[in-house]
Amino acid sequence: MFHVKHSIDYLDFSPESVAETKKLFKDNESSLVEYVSKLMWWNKKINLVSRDVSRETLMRHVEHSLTIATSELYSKASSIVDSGTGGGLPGIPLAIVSSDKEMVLNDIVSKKITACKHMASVLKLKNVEGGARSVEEVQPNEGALLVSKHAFKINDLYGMIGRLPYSGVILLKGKDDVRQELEGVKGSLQIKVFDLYSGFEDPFYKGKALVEITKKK
Ligand SMILES: C[S@@+](CC[C@H](N)C(=O)[O-])C[C@H]1O[C@@H](n2cnc3c(N)ncnc32)[C@H](O)[C@@H]1O
Repeated sequence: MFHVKHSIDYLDFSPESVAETKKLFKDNESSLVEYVSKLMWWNKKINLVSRDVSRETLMRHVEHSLTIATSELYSKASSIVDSGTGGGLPGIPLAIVSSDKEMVLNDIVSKKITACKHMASVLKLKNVEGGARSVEEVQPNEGALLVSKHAFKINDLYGMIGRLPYSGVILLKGKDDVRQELEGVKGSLQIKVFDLYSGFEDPFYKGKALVEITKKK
């Protein structure tokens, strides 16, 4: 049963946010391309993204990751935790475009964090830390923002982080999954679901959403 105590708004991802995402991508293109090269290198050794993924598709994943940087919740936070980061998505692209923010990359699989730390060091990113543990064991700074791409269902995630002092959560996930995933979530959440396809009008974004979650005051 969906708890009526949550509020959920479905919104378009605005043309301004699309333009901002594309500008961030363009302004940082050489570092982002270098990241993708390193990710492809590591992916031959350990499974970080699907086996035969092309460079072009990975660049789309990078652009997708950067949509988070247009959010007001993101701009207000100085410390970001990317949990379930895998090969560093969205955390490494975000660290590249936001050198003023501390980025903590977290994954339960330690070899993925080893790869992420190596990529961050080759890219000379001074704002990246990595921790191999489950999301509920991460100790965030007060007011940190948790971000994640295709790693958790909302109810599973809130079961693990509900008591931790995050200012909010931004998830990249399927637009149609949100309502069902609120089942069993304790407390009252305020949720905004931004339809990325409405903004980009590109088949890559079909069904994909940026989901902003905060606790109701
Ligand atoms: C589908 S992958 C997504 C990886 C990356 N975010 C991306 O978009 O390419 C999900 C990741 O979540 C990690 N994961 C699963 N459960 C976790 C947990 N409890 N805490 C931290 N990471 C977890 C997995 O090891 C995996 O790397």
